[in-house]
Amino acid sequence: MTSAAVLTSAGSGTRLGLDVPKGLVELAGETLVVRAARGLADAACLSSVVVTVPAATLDAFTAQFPGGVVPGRAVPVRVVPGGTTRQASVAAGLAALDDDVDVVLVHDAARCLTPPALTAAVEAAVRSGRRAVVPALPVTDTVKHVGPRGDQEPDGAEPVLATVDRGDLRAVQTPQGFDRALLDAAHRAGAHRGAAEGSAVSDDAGLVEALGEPVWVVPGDERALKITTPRDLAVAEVLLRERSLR
Ligand SMILES: Nc1ccn([C@@H]2O[C@H](COP(=O)(O)OP(=O)(O)OP(=O)(O)O)[C@@H](O)[C@H]2O)c(=O)n1
Ligand SMILES: C[C@](O)(CO)[C@H](O)COP(=O)(O)O
Repeated sequence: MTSAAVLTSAGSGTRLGLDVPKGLVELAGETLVVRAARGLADAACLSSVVVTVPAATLDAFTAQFPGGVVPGRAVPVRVVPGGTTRQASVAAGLAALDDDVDVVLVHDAARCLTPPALTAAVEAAVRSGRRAVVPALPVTDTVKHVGPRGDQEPDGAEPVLATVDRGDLRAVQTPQGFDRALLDAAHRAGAHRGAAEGSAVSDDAGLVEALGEPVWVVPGDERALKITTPRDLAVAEVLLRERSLR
């Protein structure tokens, strides 16, 4: 049995605001999707990677992986069309995994600077018997629960309902690791939610939680940031420069 990854890259990158899907955006001369796939390969625990991409740009993404492998690495890559939500894209990726895969890591191409050691730690935690594992960081801001914005508030202000105890909060990253049978069951049970953004889960662990199965948090890493906005891309460039100076 082996471990494999589903690398989600089927989003459009609307908030990044460029004229190509986010996975094809370059960071220091290399696309986010290739950087993310190489990071997974360098964890040295994965036998293959399934990349989910926008159907309209299947060829452009496939061309990122000449010979059907992660560039410079021997890890095989399969590029498949994703869905209209991240949840649906992951489901499409799971359907394309080889039969001998028993541990799955689900990763965002948008988190392309994730250190290989984090991927290896998540995979090892699943192999050690924890069937659903997410990396996460403590929340550092004070967090407020707000009520509905009153139409009568001309400045759009929202009323505060409560201050949440941040000591119990974690900001969750990827890769998230799962026993494959559990993740398949969770996606089957939650499939009806995946068609629309309003009902879809924002991470795979959410589907496992909905089954009532335990999910475990392990320490995340600041370098696993999600590139969402132009500012995030600029931060990623700084992180890369820092890395090359070391
Ligand atoms: N239908 C979708 C939507 C998102 N994703 C992937 O899920 C990850 C997290 O999504 P996000 O960062 O929000 O990316 P986008 O959906 O591309 O961003 P935006 O909402 O700004 O369009 C990304 O790697 C993205 O490609 C996906 O595979 N399929
Ligand atoms: C899966 C994820 O990266 C964990 O933080 C996140 O939930 C993805 O959310 P998005 O709204 O699709 O960016």
